[in-house]
Amino acid sequence: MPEGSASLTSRQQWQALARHQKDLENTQMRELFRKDPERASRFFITGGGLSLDYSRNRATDETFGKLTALARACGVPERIEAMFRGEAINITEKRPALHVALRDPGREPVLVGGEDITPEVRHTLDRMEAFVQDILNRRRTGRTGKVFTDVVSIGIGGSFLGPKLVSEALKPYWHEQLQPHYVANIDGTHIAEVLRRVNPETTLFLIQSKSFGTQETLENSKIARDWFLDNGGAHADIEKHFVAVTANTPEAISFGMAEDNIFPMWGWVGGRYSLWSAIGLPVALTIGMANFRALLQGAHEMDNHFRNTPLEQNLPVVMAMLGIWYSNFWGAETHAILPYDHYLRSLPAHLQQLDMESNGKRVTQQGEPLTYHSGPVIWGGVGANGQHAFHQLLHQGTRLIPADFIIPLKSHNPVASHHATLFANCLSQSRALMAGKTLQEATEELQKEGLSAADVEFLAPHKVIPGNKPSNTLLMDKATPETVGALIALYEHRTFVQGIIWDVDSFDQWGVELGKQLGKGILDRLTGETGEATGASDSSTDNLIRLFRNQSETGL
Ligand SMILES: O=P(O)(O)OC[C@H]1O[C@](O)(CO)[C@@H](O)[C@@H]1O
Repeated sequence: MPEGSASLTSRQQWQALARHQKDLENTQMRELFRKDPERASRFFITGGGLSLDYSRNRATDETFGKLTALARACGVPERIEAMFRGEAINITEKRPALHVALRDPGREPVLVGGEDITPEVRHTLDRMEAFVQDILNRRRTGRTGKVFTDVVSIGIGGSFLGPKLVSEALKPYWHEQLQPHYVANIDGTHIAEVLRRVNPETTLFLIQSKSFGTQETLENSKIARDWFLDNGGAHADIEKHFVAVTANTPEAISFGMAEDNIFPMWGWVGGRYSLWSAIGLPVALTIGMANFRALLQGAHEMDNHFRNTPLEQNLPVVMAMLGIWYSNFWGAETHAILPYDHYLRSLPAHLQQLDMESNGKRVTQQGEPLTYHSGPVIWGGVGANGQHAFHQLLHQGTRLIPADFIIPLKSHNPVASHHATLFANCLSQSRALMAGKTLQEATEELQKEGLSAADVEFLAPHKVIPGNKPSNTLLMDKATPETVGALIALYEHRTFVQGIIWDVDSFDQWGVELGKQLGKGILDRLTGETGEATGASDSSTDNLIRLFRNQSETGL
């Protein structure tokens, strides 16, 4: 690690945790369970309609005492308050991060630059409601008077992942009328495939971009507009079929959007936290505004839990501090998100952006290089599919990978005994990760199968599963608008708390800018007259540009 500020690692609470880790190094979780029959009920908390079993962790009461002591020393309670009060916690961009205000139905003013933002939040929700009702009640139709059947949302990153996750997660609540589609990538296949499936007379396009300057979104929006015009639409009809959500109204207007068709976004909402704003419009259109408001309410319940619950019983704080424990004291480099619910299959992708864009940072808030690791690699996939793909590495690989299992108690689709089987799979995985299989158990198992002594001796080590692998189990009654809202808010706050501990700005993302800057110059070289470099380059880039330019000759 680079040299730099050592303030976090020199804290006595940090050093106490480092010593404590040494004490626990040889402790097996299955021993902790054996010695303490109450362990599961003691390490079980609820909040915002979710329950967390965190008993399967390399942790004792002492560990949690030490982790919360570190959280207090790092000012977690004060920073939580600062966020809710609207202080400029996004220090490099000098602005607040007020996604929590978007889902607060209360009347308490929240000031940004001396102005109360809550009336505009409410007004925007009311505008969304009127718009959604006009579409769903067929008062607003396409250019030929036909009812809208499809909504195509064009956006990327936070203007894509959250809405896509939620509309998939809440499929049982879909209004029959509208089919949602999402286009994000600048890969032409993405938009071509979607346009092939929809009818220009009955398709509504939502251009979703906080900045209205994102290349992928603008280029895809132009393709959609041209397709609309090439398929019978006139310029005057654009306002019937195109709506934008942006914080950059002038750019949206110069793109050709009617001002009435622009829903606002605000600088004080980060892209990856924007699902709760009008960026959630494709969700509201798909599930109806009442369900969208229920989603906000669920998130708000989690906000209340986060703000008002002591750190020891606080779901986001407990999960965040366990993440710190494994990343910084046990050397874990990744964290797996394992939803056991087909409807939540896009959760890992959304949490990847949320967490990795927020906490993938290398300097403290004051710009000092970190002397410890910040955000881990977030990855995952839906269970039980992952069991037949990557779980092998979780069980017997050489790396430590903490995992979150997420499962509803009830299914929307109680097909035969599928849900019990799915639940059994989920529990068997977390139990196997924790308990593992000893050499003695493996040996006895093989002996019972009647293998020769030589075969038993050879095979037994391959069948040993070390266990002691940590996991959390997050439960909800059912994936409803409320519980899905709470679940996403939980992870937002988990990310925030970890950023506080690491002393990074979790609300900026300067790292993604360099690629965008370089992309422009490279595009000019790929498509321009000569392909020659006008600025700094390297032989690999030059060579690959040459191959692209000569593609027809090389046949590549
Ligand atoms: O909504 P916009 O401004 O188009 O940005 C899309 C995404 O691009 C990013 O800025 C990263 O490039 C994300 O933070 C954001 O969610």
